[in-house]
Amino acid sequence: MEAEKQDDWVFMVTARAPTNIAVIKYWGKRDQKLILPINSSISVTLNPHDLSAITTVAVSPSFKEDRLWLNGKEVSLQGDRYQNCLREIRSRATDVVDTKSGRTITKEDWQNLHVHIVSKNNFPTAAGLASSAAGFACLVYSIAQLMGVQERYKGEISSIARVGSGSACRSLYGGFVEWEMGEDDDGKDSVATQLVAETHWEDLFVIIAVVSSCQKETSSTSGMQDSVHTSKLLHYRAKEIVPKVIIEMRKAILERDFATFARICCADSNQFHATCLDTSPPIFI
Ligand SMILES: Nc1ncnc2c1ncn2[C@@H]1O[C@H](COP(=O)(O)OP(=O)(O)OP(=O)(O)O)[C@@H](O)[C@H]1O
Ligand SMILES: C[C@@](O)(CCOP(=O)(O)OP(=O)(O)O)CC(=O)O
Repeated sequence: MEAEKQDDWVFMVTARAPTNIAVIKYWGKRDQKLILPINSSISVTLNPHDLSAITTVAVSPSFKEDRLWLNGKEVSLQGDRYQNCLREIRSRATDVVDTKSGRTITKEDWQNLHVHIVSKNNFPTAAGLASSAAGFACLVYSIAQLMGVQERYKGEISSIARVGSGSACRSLYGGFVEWEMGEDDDGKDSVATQLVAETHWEDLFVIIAVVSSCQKETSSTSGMQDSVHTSKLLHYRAKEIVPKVIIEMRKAILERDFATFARICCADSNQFHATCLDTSPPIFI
């Protein structure tokens, strides 16, 4: 009985993370396991009150395994992406004091405790609206908060979200965000940084028209790898075009130059669609 009582506690954290829309697109990986891209990208983070994921993560000695419920249904956490995120966060856990109960959960305790994660998206999942970006950013952020993870270098938590889904690293910050592709093999320098805060361009509004909430035929993950293997245009874009337009886009954002911003954004989106058509077999998005 006494042992049962000692196990009878739960400690939890809730977080909300918005989705983001790329204005210079990420498409293609140079390392699939670490999710390292072939080009840098820039996105705008939406207002968390519009399109977002809300995640509650709880820990208790009575939990026998890590579990996830997504939009009311239990889903497997066994996939590499979830396992890689959990492992990276656990390895950075620190001593945490639950201020309500005064209980300390030590760095060592976290290695044996299990989490239950409940998440809900307030917009269609896996339908092309970057649910994986909001979902993994939220999951990583909330577990990192729970386990008292402190960044040892700027963007470290974004690099953990990145191993869940590339675009998720950009959802850790508001405003305009750049995901630098980086050069290191271990991905340490492939992190997101905020270019400007959400207050920088307050009269810029994003209108999202949901034309279909059905699950997509081609996932971004498999589609972009097909492009890497078959589209020469994609490699030309990544090497020759993106490095230049990233500089122009940063400037347009800093100067709130809407005409230039819109021109580059539309051209990049069209070019992304062109690489999809240049893929074999072609991807129709
Ligand atoms: N709130 C969430 N919590 C945890 N995982 C999530 C969450 N939302 C989505 N996911 C994961 O992301 C997957 C969907 O990612 P996918 O890339 O297929 O679609 P998308 O991100 O909505 O679309 P796109 O990448 O084209 O914008 C889900 O199957 C699930 O594994
Ligand atoms: C077209 C995109 O939205 C593709 C996003 O792809 P994901 O980030 O969903 O892919 P994975 O890293 O394999 O999870 C462009 C972008 O957001 O930059």
